[in-house]
Amino acid sequence: MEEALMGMDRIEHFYDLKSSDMAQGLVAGQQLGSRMPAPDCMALADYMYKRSEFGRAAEWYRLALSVLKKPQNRIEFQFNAPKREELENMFVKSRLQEGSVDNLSDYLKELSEDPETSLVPLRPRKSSTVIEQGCRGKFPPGPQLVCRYNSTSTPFVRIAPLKEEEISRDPLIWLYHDVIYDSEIAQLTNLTLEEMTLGITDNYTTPDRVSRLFHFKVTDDDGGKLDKTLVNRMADISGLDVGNTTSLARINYGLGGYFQEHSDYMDIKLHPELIEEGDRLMTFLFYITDVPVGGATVFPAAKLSIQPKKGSALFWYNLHNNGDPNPLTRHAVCPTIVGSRWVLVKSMLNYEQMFKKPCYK
Ligand SMILES: O=C(O)CCC(=O)C(=O)O
Ligand SMILES: [Fe+2]
Repeated sequence: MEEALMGMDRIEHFYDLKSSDMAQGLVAGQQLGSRMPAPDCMALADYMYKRSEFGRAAEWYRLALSVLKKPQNRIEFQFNAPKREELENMFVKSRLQEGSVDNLSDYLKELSEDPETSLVPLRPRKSSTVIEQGCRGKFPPGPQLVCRYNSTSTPFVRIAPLKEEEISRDPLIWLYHDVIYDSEIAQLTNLTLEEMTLGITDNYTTPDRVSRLFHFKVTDDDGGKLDKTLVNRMADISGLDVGNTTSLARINYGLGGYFQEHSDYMDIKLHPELIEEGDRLMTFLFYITDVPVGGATVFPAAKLSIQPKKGSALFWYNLHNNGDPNPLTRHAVCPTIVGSRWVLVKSMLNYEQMFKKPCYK
């Protein structure tokens, strides 16, 4: 429950959704089939109140009230229904936490106003981050690069040309379409939660509490036969030595699951232990599910946003030709709104490529 609330909270905040739209199932321009009943609105309001997000909590208490006034058609919601007075109290308490007792009558008036009209913020709102803008589809259109059939980069693509889409030239990023079969994907997604580990990367909620975002499983290349096939495919597509030093990760993002901004390189200057194998030169990311709403991979500094498409793969260079990290490759994953987002990720190390990509060409 806590995780679901965290996900919903993150979705509202990240995509700057109007709470009344969200309660009615209107998210990021798409009308979903479900609406939030009063107990869910209240649970979200309580969650926000506990996190001292009083303005947003007040919106949700008022929404819970308005939903409560509508005829309830599901019997369990009638039993679970929050008390009207409790919601009114919590609304006023939330407003008072940010406002002043002198304005109490105004807050009481707000209580009976239409919840579609947003409340007047009593504290200045934080401006949005570049990642949030990217997730909201606000990046300007990218450069007009080329799409082509690549039949020259490796012997493999001579018989199976790649549908290659150039995404960016700095950093170097390509998107390959239809490079993993549905039959392979069907075998891959059958992992259970018990087999996976919780991804812990984020301290978005409170500085001292680390929140959970996604589940992942890491396999060595000698893992499943299929894993090996896919790793070989990465080699065939990239022409590089995919090697077996780095692992292949399968990652699942559920409701609101996201990955904060990070780089895949570690920076050899800060990690001298990388001196033998080198830093992570490239990253290969297979999208193995469609994500109907949300879940883009964004590169905030390069102002790029890529929507997952089942069967496609994103491939980029994390390092410059001289081996220095390219900070433009820092990236993040937007919260998933609808669907279960699955990807396969593997990085390749720099010095493993010495015969494939000599002299940093
Ligand atoms: O899921 C994605 O789009 C990217 C995952 C990622 O950045 C990583 O695993 O390092
Ligand atoms: Fe990454």
